[in-house]
Amino acid sequence: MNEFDLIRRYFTHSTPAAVLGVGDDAAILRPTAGHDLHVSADMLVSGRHFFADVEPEALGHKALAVNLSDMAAMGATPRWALLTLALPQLDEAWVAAFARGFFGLAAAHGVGVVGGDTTRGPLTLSVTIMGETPQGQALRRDSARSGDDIWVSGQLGLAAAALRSRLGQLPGIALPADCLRQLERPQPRVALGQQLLGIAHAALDVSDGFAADLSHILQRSHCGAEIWLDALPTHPALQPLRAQLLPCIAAGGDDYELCFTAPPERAAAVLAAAAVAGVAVSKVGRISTVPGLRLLAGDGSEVQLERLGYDHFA
Ligand SMILES: Nc1ncnc2c1ncn2[C@@H]1O[C@H](COP(=O)(O)OP(=O)(O)O)[C@@H](O)[C@H]1O
Ligand SMILES: Cc1ncc(C[n+]2csc(CCOP(=O)(O)OP(=O)(O)O)c2C)c(N)n1
Ligand SMILES: [Mg+2]
Repeated sequence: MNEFDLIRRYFTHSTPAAVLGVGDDAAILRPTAGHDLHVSADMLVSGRHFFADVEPEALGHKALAVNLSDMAAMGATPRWALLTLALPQLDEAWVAAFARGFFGLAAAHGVGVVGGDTTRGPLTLSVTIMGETPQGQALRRDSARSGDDIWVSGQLGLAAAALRSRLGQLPGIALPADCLRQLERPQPRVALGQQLLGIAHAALDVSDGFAADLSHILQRSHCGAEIWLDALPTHPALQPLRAQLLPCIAAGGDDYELCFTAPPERAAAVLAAAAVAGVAVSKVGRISTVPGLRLLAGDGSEVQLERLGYDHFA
């Protein structure tokens, strides 16, 4: 099998939503009239974003999931993706499983894989994703307003706990299987993002860590926030370990949940949107005019974390 057999066999699927998909020098796409086009890229590097021995099907899922999560964060409907791969060797069983995970999730979200690139090299996966929102409707990072409630979807800290456990940093702690599942197969909150259009003021997805990512909203919206640490949602089985796992919950990363702000009078609309999307949401703090992020313990005292989130170069 050569490079082109590999592409034809595993990476060429029909793409009815594209004018022209895989097989030419470029794909041809026709965005929906009256919509804005969203484009985002995220890369996964072996040893940095995943362990080299991870199940290839899970890796295929995650490579697309983290990109779908960026579309979810904008409230966009994901439509097309490009898949760029560097593979150390041609291991057909590995590629077949990877493609199953990737294209399975793509099909579930109606995303057409319209192209990419394949080369030999250190195992690296890069996805470019494109999606749409009705013109001017997108959820951005720069639109939070003083007085907004701060919400987060799902549960935080599971993936970070699974990572630390795998690294031997949580001796004597048996984690629920949901933690490893969250690390390896995150579920992007695409439906929630779409439901929040017209309700949320600002949004982003939590990839580096809740505190670090919320700080991006604060910077771009020129405001501050207080967060009630006890309100940050996590897995029931991790509740007794909350104090020990606070760095995972508040700043761990790999959550791929949505953090968003909305005016208090839209709280019922937020809960209704979450119910339609089938995702739990928790109110965890408030946007204020006082600059900076204040993390508050149950007794109202301010907590300082050693790190707010993951940083590739820190
Ligand atoms: N090498 C790059 N060249 C141009 N823009 C980049 C590059 N790396 C990141 N960006 C941009 O910087 C912003 C922040 O990136 P990042 O923190 O990776 O966002 P996210 O967490 O949503 O993936 C995004 O708008 C992204 O497109
Ligand atoms: C083997 C391994 N080491 C470390 C991590 C933790 N980790 C790596 S990158 C990252 C943050 C998210 O990655 P990034 O490239 O910053 O994604 P983006 O914010 O651009 O979406 C985390 C928490 C991991 N998942 N796997
Ligand atoms: Mg990125």
